[in-house]
Amino acid sequence: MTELKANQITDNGQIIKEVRISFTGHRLCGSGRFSNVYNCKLITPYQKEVAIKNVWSDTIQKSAEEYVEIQILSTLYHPALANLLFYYSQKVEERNIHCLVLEFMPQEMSKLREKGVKFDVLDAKIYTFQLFCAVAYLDLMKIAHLDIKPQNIILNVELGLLKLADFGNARRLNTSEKMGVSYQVTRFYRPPELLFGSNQFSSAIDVWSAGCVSFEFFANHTLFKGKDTVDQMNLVITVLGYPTDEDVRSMGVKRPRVAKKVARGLEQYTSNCLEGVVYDYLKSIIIIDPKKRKTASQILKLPIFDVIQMRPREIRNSGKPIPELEHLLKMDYRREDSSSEESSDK
Ligand SMILES: Nc1ncnc2c1ncn2[C@@H]1O[C@H](COP(=O)(O)OP(=O)(O)OP(=O)(O)O)[C@@H](O)[C@H]1O
Repeated sequence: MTELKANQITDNGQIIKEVRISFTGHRLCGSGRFSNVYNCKLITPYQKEVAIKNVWSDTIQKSAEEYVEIQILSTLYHPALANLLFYYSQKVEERNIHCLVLEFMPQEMSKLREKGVKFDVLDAKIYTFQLFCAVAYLDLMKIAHLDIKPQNIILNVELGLLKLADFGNARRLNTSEKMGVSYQVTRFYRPPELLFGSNQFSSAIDVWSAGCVSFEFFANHTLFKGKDTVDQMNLVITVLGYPTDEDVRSMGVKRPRVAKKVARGLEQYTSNCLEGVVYDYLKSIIIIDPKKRKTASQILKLPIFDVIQMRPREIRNSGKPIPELEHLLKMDYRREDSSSEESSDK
């Protein structure tokens, strides 16, 4: 059992108080370029299965409080996010590391896809709904995630629940910072405005990425699998056509230097493999002009998600009804709202 002092985030980040925490287990469940993530069992101050993410990039120069991922996560709380519960810093082998105690989910979308797991349409709809609840909440909080991709989508397949993880690239939208945004967002999920060189952040970036991720839930393959940036641009143009003058102005970019093509359209490009209602949904997202893309809260009202409200609730492949998800539309969750969940975990 490990025991130490940590900072607990309460009252939606308004109050950070020092507490003693203890946990057992240390199973590596994921890793990134500058992080290892462990699955542990929190014992005190309450019992809960957690993920502890140890990060070591920038940690010498920046205290935990100056670390952007901790700063941003401290201000957020929503059931469709891997919420930050506590954080602390440690010295390990001469390295200063920051440790984020996060809500845990047992599966990761990309690993399931690698194993050949196929999602059925009902599950694709319920996971997509939760992903867009997360994006709508971030939009409201003026935060852009900027790295929505299957590696950052964690799931509890048994319960049909999804959380968005990894706020390591997230940015506040109301800052004037502009630099280096073009190479944000992993290539397959990078929207046209970034591919064509825009340096502006907007919530529409996350909407595009979440749309591409959701396509993988529905079709079980990647929508735009470009070999490099130019190939990625070409794939987008194959489907949507060469950007119009209005698109170029709206994106704030120069005319892209790629071959002009006539749009094939999403249905033809994807061999008409999806239901009409899914194409209607995708076509409100897969749009070159970021200002014409629907916002996440508009997307949540589309007919594709009628199934979430339907009673009796539809039965998933597991034989259980789909989970109660309407409460995720509530956008003013408080950390205190989770106290019943914490006690039920005991
Ligand atoms: N809360 C969590 N619950 C379960 N698994 C998690 C959780 N957070 C992260 N993971 C797992 O750990 C992996 C790495 O975590 P994360 O993406 O946050 O690290 P990172 O260093 O920011 O990664 P990258 O270098 O790819 O940006 C994830 O892909 C996921 O598999």
